[in-house]
Amino acid sequence: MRDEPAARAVAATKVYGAGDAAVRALDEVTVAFPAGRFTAIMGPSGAGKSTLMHCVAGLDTVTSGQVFIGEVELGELTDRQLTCLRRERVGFVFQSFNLVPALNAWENITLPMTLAGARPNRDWLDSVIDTVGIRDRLSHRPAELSGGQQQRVAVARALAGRPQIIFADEPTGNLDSRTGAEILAFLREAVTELEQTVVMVTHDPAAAAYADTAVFLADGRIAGRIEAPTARTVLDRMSVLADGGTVRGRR
Ligand SMILES: Nc1ncnc2c1ncn2[C@@H]1O[C@H](COP(=O)(O)OP(=O)(O)OP(=O)(O)O)[C@@H](O)[C@H]1O
Repeated sequence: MRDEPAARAVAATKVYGAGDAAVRALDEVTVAFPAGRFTAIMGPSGAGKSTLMHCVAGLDTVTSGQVFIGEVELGELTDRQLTCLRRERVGFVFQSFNLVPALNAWENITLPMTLAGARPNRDWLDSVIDTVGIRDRLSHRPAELSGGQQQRVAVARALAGRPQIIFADEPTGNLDSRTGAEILAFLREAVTELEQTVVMVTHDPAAAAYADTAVFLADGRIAGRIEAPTARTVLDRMSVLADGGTVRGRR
Protein backbone atom coordinates (compact mmCIF):
# COMPACT_ATOMS: atom_id res chain seq x y z
CA MET A 1 0.00 0.00 0.00
CA ARG A 2 1.20 3.46 -0.91
CA ASP A 3 0.53 6.39 1.39
CA GLU A 4 -0.72 9.12 -0.94
CA PRO A 5 -4.45 9.06 -1.67
CA ALA A 6 -5.55 8.09 -5.17
CA ALA A 7 -8.43 10.54 -4.75
CA ARG A 8 -9.83 12.79 -2.04
CA ALA A 9 -12.49 15.34 -1.24
CA VAL A 10 -11.82 18.38 0.96
CA ALA A 11 -14.82 20.13 2.54
CA ALA A 12 -16.84 19.03 -0.50
CA THR A 13 -20.37 20.42 -0.51
CA LYS A 14 -22.98 19.68 -3.13
CA VAL A 15 -26.30 21.51 -3.19
CA TYR A 16 -28.94 20.47 -5.72
CA GLY A 17 -31.58 23.06 -6.63
CA ALA A 18 -32.06 26.45 -5.00
CA GLY A 19 -34.22 28.26 -2.43
CA ASP A 20 -36.80 26.18 -0.60
CA ALA A 21 -36.16 23.23 -2.89
CA ALA A 22 -32.41 23.13 -2.21
CA VAL A 23 -31.01 19.77 -1.11
CA ARG A 24 -27.59 19.64 0.55
CA ALA A 25 -26.51 16.22 -0.69
CA LEU A 26 -22.92 16.65 0.59
CA ASP A 27 -22.10 18.85 3.56
CA GLU A 28 -18.38 19.63 3.87
CA VAL A 29 -17.22 16.09 3.30
CA THR A 30 -13.50 15.48 3.76
CA VAL A 31 -12.39 11.97 2.89
CA ALA A 32 -9.36 10.30 1.30
CA PHE A 33 -9.26 7.10 -0.74
CA PRO A 34 -5.78 5.63 -0.27
CA ALA A 35 -3.93 4.19 -3.26
CA GLY A 36 -3.81 0.41 -3.48
CA ARG A 37 -6.79 -0.01 -1.14
CA PHE A 38 -10.41 -1.09 -1.47
CA THR A 39 -12.86 1.36 0.14
CA ALA A 40 -16.61 0.79 0.47
CA ILE A 41 -18.94 3.79 0.81
CA MET A 42 -22.02 2.92 2.82
CA GLY A 43 -24.96 4.67 4.42
CA PRO A 44 -28.75 4.98 4.36
CA SER A 45 -30.64 5.76 1.17
CA GLY A 46 -30.28 9.44 0.27
CA ALA A 47 -27.13 9.82 2.41
CA GLY A 48 -25.13 11.17 -0.55
CA LYS A 49 -23.11 8.09 -1.53
CA SER A 50 -23.64 8.32 -5.28
CA THR A 51 -23.23 12.10 -5.20
CA LEU A 52 -19.87 11.73 -3.42
CA MET A 53 -18.70 9.10 -5.88
CA HIS A 54 -19.83 11.09 -8.92
CA CYS A 55 -18.14 14.26 -7.65
CA VAL A 56 -14.86 12.53 -6.78
CA ALA A 57 -14.90 10.72 -10.15
CA GLY A 58 -15.39 13.99 -12.02
CA LEU A 59 -18.82 13.02 -13.37
CA ASP A 60 -20.42 15.86 -11.39
CA THR A 61 -19.08 19.06 -9.82
CA VAL A 62 -19.11 20.20 -6.19
CA THR A 63 -20.85 23.44 -5.18
CA SER A 64 -17.93 24.32 -2.89
CA GLY A 65 -14.82 22.60 -1.60
CA GLN A 66 -12.30 20.63 -3.62
CA VAL A 67 -11.90 17.23 -5.19
CA PHE A 68 -8.58 15.69 -6.23
CA ILE A 69 -7.60 12.73 -8.38
CA GLY A 70 -3.99 12.19 -7.35
CA GLU A 71 -2.64 15.72 -7.03
CA VAL A 72 -4.91 17.22 -9.68
CA GLU A 73 -7.75 19.41 -8.44
CA LEU A 74 -10.71 18.74 -10.70
CA GLY A 75 -12.23 22.22 -10.24
CA GLU A 76 -9.24 23.75 -11.98
CA LEU A 77 -9.65 21.73 -15.17
CA THR A 78 -11.50 22.71 -18.33
CA ASP A 79 -14.21 20.29 -19.49
CA ARG A 80 -11.81 18.93 -22.08
CA GLN A 81 -9.01 18.38 -19.56
CA LEU A 82 -11.48 16.71 -17.21
CA THR A 83 -12.64 14.34 -19.96
CA CYS A 84 -9.01 13.43 -20.71
CA LEU A 85 -8.21 12.89 -17.03
CA ARG A 86 -11.25 10.64 -16.60
CA ARG A 87 -10.27 8.59 -19.66
CA GLU A 88 -6.68 8.22 -18.57
CA ARG A 89 -6.93 7.81 -14.83
CA VAL A 90 -10.41 6.63 -13.87
CA GLY A 91 -12.30 3.37 -14.43
CA PHE A 92 -16.03 2.96 -13.83
CA VAL A 93 -18.24 -0.04 -13.07
CA PHE A 94 -21.96 0.69 -12.94
CA GLN A 95 -24.84 -1.37 -11.64
CA SER A 96 -26.36 -1.44 -15.12
CA PHE A 97 -23.08 -2.58 -16.79
CA ASN A 98 -23.29 0.23 -19.43
CA LEU A 99 -21.81 -1.84 -22.23
CA VAL A 100 -22.20 -0.76 -25.87
CA PRO A 101 -24.70 -3.23 -27.42
CA ALA A 102 -23.23 -3.13 -30.93
CA LEU A 103 -19.69 -3.96 -29.78
CA ASN A 104 -18.41 -7.38 -28.77
CA ALA A 105 -16.79 -8.03 -25.39
CA TRP A 106 -13.24 -7.38 -26.61
CA GLU A 107 -14.29 -4.11 -28.29
CA ASN A 108 -16.13 -3.02 -25.15
CA ILE A 109 -13.12 -3.77 -22.95
CA THR A 110 -10.73 -1.81 -25.16
CA LEU A 111 -13.15 1.04 -25.98
CA PRO A 112 -11.80 3.52 -23.36
CA MET A 113 -8.29 3.00 -24.74
CA THR A 114 -9.52 3.34 -28.32
CA LEU A 115 -11.20 6.63 -27.39
CA ALA A 116 -8.09 7.84 -25.60
CA GLY A 117 -5.90 6.82 -28.57
CA ALA A 118 -3.89 4.62 -26.20
CA ARG A 119 -2.28 1.33 -27.11
CA PRO A 120 -3.37 -1.59 -24.94
CA ASN A 121 -0.69 -3.36 -22.93
CA ARG A 122 -1.27 -6.95 -24.10
CA ASP A 123 0.24 -8.64 -21.05
CA TRP A 124 -1.92 -6.59 -18.70
CA LEU A 125 -5.05 -7.13 -20.79
CA ASP A 126 -4.37 -10.87 -20.93
CA SER A 127 -4.08 -11.08 -17.16
CA VAL A 128 -7.27 -9.01 -16.69
CA ILE A 129 -9.24 -11.12 -19.20
CA ASP A 130 -8.01 -14.38 -17.68
CA THR A 131 -8.72 -13.23 -14.15
CA VAL A 132 -12.30 -12.22 -14.98
CA GLY A 133 -12.64 -15.47 -16.94
CA ILE A 134 -14.23 -14.24 -20.17
CA ARG A 135 -11.60 -15.27 -22.72
CA ASP A 136 -14.01 -17.63 -24.47
CA ARG A 137 -16.65 -14.89 -24.76
CA LEU A 138 -14.59 -12.09 -26.29
CA SER A 139 -16.35 -12.19 -29.66
CA HIS A 140 -19.83 -12.12 -28.10
CA ARG A 141 -22.01 -9.03 -27.91
CA PRO A 142 -23.60 -8.04 -24.57
CA ALA A 143 -27.00 -9.49 -25.57
CA GLU A 144 -25.30 -12.88 -25.97
CA LEU A 145 -23.82 -12.80 -22.46
CA SER A 146 -25.34 -13.54 -19.04
CA GLY A 147 -25.66 -10.69 -16.51
CA GLY A 148 -22.61 -11.96 -14.65
CA GLN A 149 -20.57 -12.19 -17.84
CA GLN A 150 -21.62 -8.66 -18.82
CA GLN A 151 -20.48 -7.36 -15.44
CA ARG A 152 -17.16 -9.19 -15.84
CA VAL A 153 -16.71 -7.42 -19.17
CA ALA A 154 -17.56 -4.12 -17.45
CA VAL A 155 -15.00 -4.82 -14.71
CA ALA A 156 -12.37 -5.79 -17.31
CA ARG A 157 -13.13 -2.56 -19.22
CA ALA A 158 -12.63 -0.53 -16.01
CA LEU A 159 -9.29 -2.26 -15.39
CA ALA A 160 -8.04 -2.39 -18.96
CA GLY A 161 -6.29 0.97 -19.04
CA ARG A 162 -4.76 0.34 -15.60
CA PRO A 163 -6.43 3.45 -14.16
CA GLN A 164 -5.28 5.24 -11.03
CA ILE A 165 -8.67 4.54 -9.45
CA ILE A 166 -11.79 2.49 -10.15
CA PHE A 167 -15.22 3.66 -9.00
CA ALA A 168 -17.93 1.03 -8.73
CA ASP A 169 -21.56 2.02 -8.07
CA GLU A 170 -23.46 -0.99 -6.70
CA PRO A 171 -21.54 -3.28 -9.08
CA THR A 172 -23.34 -6.40 -7.89
CA GLY A 173 -26.81 -4.87 -7.56
CA ASN A 174 -28.18 -6.66 -10.63
CA LEU A 175 -26.48 -10.00 -10.05
CA ASP A 176 -27.43 -13.15 -8.17
CA SER A 177 -25.45 -13.58 -4.96
CA ARG A 178 -23.02 -16.18 -6.32
CA THR A 179 -22.10 -14.12 -9.39
CA GLY A 180 -21.95 -11.02 -7.20
CA ALA A 181 -19.48 -12.76 -4.89
CA GLU A 182 -17.29 -13.65 -7.89
CA ILE A 183 -17.23 -10.03 -9.07
CA LEU A 184 -16.38 -8.81 -5.55
CA ALA A 185 -13.63 -11.41 -5.23
CA PHE A 186 -12.26 -10.18 -8.51
CA LEU A 187 -12.30 -6.53 -7.41
CA ARG A 188 -10.55 -7.67 -4.22
CA GLU A 189 -7.94 -9.49 -6.31
CA ALA A 190 -7.44 -6.40 -8.49
CA VAL A 191 -6.49 -4.50 -5.32
CA THR A 192 -4.42 -7.23 -3.64
CA GLU A 193 -2.68 -8.71 -6.68
CA LEU A 194 -2.72 -5.90 -9.24
CA GLU A 195 -2.37 -2.97 -6.77
CA GLN A 196 -5.43 -1.20 -8.11
CA THR A 197 -7.46 1.28 -6.06
CA VAL A 198 -11.19 0.61 -5.80
CA VAL A 199 -13.95 2.78 -4.33
CA MET A 200 -17.33 1.03 -4.25
CA VAL A 201 -20.77 2.27 -3.25
CA THR A 202 -22.89 -0.53 -1.83
CA HIS A 203 -25.91 -1.18 0.38
CA ASP A 204 -24.79 -4.72 1.10
CA PRO A 205 -22.79 -5.39 4.31
CA ALA A 206 -21.51 -8.66 2.82
CA ALA A 207 -20.15 -6.72 -0.17
CA ALA A 208 -18.51 -4.13 2.10
CA ALA A 209 -16.69 -6.98 3.87
CA TYR A 210 -14.50 -7.38 0.76
CA ALA A 211 -13.14 -3.85 1.34
CA ASP A 212 -10.18 -2.75 3.49
CA THR A 213 -12.20 0.15 4.88
CA ALA A 214 -15.89 1.02 5.05
CA VAL A 215 -16.68 4.75 5.13
CA PHE A 216 -20.16 5.70 6.32
CA LEU A 217 -22.20 8.67 5.14
CA ALA A 218 -25.38 9.98 6.75
CA ASP A 219 -27.22 13.16 5.76
CA GLY A 220 -24.38 14.22 3.49
CA ARG A 221 -21.72 13.93 6.19
CA ILE A 222 -19.06 11.41 7.10
CA ALA A 223 -20.55 9.38 9.92
CA GLY A 224 -17.68 7.03 10.76
CA ARG A 225 -15.42 4.39 9.28
CA ILE A 226 -14.50 0.77 10.00
CA GLU A 227 -11.15 -0.81 9.14
CA ALA A 228 -11.18 -4.47 8.04
CA PRO A 229 -15.00 -4.49 8.04
CA THR A 230 -17.01 -7.67 8.41
CA ALA A 231 -20.67 -8.09 7.47
CA ARG A 232 -21.46 -8.10 11.21
CA THR A 233 -19.59 -4.90 12.15
CA VAL A 234 -21.01 -3.11 9.11
CA LEU A 235 -24.55 -4.26 9.87
CA ASP A 236 -24.23 -3.04 13.48
CA ARG A 237 -23.04 0.37 12.31
CA MET A 238 -25.81 0.57 9.69
CA SER A 239 -28.45 -0.05 12.32
CA VAL A 240 -27.04 2.77 14.46
CA LEU A 241 -27.22 5.10 11.44
CA ALA A 242 -30.72 3.96 10.55
CA ASP A 243 -31.77 4.92 14.09
CA GLY A 244 -30.58 8.44 13.31
CA GLY A 245 -27.59 8.25 15.65
CA THR A 246 -24.52 9.34 13.73
CA VAL A 247 -21.24 8.28 15.23
CA ARG A 248 -19.09 11.22 14.26
CA GLY A 249 -15.95 11.47 16.34
CA ARG A 250 -15.62 7.66 16.35
CA ARG A 251 -13.71 7.61 13.06
N1 LIG B 1 -30.11 15.58 -9.55
C1 LIG B 1 -30.61 15.79 -8.34
N2 LIG B 1 -31.43 16.83 -8.09
C2 LIG B 1 -31.93 17.06 -6.86
N3 LIG B 1 -31.65 16.29 -5.78
C3 LIG B 1 -30.84 15.24 -5.97
C4 LIG B 1 -30.27 14.94 -7.24
N4 LIG B 1 -29.50 13.83 -7.11
C5 LIG B 1 -29.57 13.46 -5.81
N5 LIG B 1 -30.37 14.31 -5.12
C6 LIG B 1 -30.67 14.26 -3.69
O1 LIG B 1 -29.43 14.29 -2.99
C7 LIG B 1 -29.48 13.41 -1.87
C8 LIG B 1 -28.35 12.38 -1.98
O2 LIG B 1 -28.60 11.54 -3.10
P1 LIG B 1 -27.65 10.31 -3.50
O3 LIG B 1 -28.20 9.70 -4.74
O4 LIG B 1 -26.25 10.78 -3.51
O5 LIG B 1 -27.85 9.36 -2.24
P2 LIG B 1 -27.42 7.83 -2.06
O6 LIG B 1 -26.83 7.73 -0.70
O7 LIG B 1 -26.57 7.39 -3.20
O8 LIG B 1 -28.84 7.14 -2.09
P3 LIG B 1 -29.30 5.66 -2.55
O9 LIG B 1 -28.64 4.71 -1.59
O10 LIG B 1 -30.77 5.69 -2.38
O11 LIG B 1 -28.84 5.47 -3.97
C9 LIG B 1 -30.86 12.80 -1.86
O12 LIG B 1 -31.65 13.53 -0.96
C10 LIG B 1 -31.34 12.96 -3.28
O13 LIG B 1 -32.74 13.07 -3.33
